[in-house]
Amino acid sequence: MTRGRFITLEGGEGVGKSTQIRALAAALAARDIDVVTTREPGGSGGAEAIRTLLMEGSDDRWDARSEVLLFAAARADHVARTIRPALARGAWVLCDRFVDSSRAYQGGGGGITDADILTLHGVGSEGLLPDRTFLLTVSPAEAARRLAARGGSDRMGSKPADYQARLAARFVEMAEAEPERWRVIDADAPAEQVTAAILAGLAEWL
Ligand SMILES: Nc1ncnc2c1ncn2[C@@H]1O[C@H](COP(=O)(O)OP(=O)(O)OP(=O)(O)O)[C@@H](O)[C@H]1O
Ligand SMILES: Cc1cn([C@H]2C[C@H](O)[C@@H](COP(=O)(O)O)O2)c(=O)[nH]c1=O
Repeated sequence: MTRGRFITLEGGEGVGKSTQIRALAAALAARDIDVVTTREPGGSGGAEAIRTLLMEGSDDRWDARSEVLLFAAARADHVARTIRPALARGAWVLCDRFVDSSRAYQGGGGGITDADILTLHGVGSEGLLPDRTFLLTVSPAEAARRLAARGGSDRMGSKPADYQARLAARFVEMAEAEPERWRVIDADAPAEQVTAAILAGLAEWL
């Protein structure tokens, strides 16, 4: 069976994931590749409805256990209705965040174990993992500048500084633990350079 490629972009808030997904989609489409762009939480009807529950309200609206279940439920719908059908027809799926965000935020930040998050992912999404994951990193000063430019943080971005520090560290740990899948990209660079670095990380399939 033909199967496309499943590519995810990860990192903290405002590091440039959406900007890069748009640029990558254009670069791949120019190579006549069938591209689907999507995001989490969201990317399907049910998952977008859950996104509203997750993104609105105060930072303590949900405790870590309720939150990780909502993210897993949204992901299950997204995988079943958007991602798997696209991969099955041979499309490349570019996804802004995936299960690694749960591992970093609800795991590193919220204290849910990695084993529990991966068990939920097994039940909800049959353990689907990306073929390649790019971790976009920016310096704290540049992150603050970009967040200010776009008008501030969402509910998750309003979590305390120690939560943010733990989730950032977890992203780096995951990238180091699985170097075949992950590529770490210096996203402080101008957007065009970041796009070129990501495309270089896909060169084996282009
Ligand atoms: N390489 C770059 N250099 C300078 N500014 C950038 C760069 N990439 C993105 N930006 C700007 O930074 C801001 C955040 O970018 P973007 O929305 O792509 O980030 P994001 O990672 O998708 O954010 P979030 O996940 O929190 O929604 C935007 O104003 C965007 O124009
Ligand atoms: C998938 C996923 C996301 N989050 C958090 C990370 C961000 O703060 C928001 C999503 O906002 P974005 O602007 O669309 O990137 O949700 C999370 O905590 N856990 C997850 O699994």
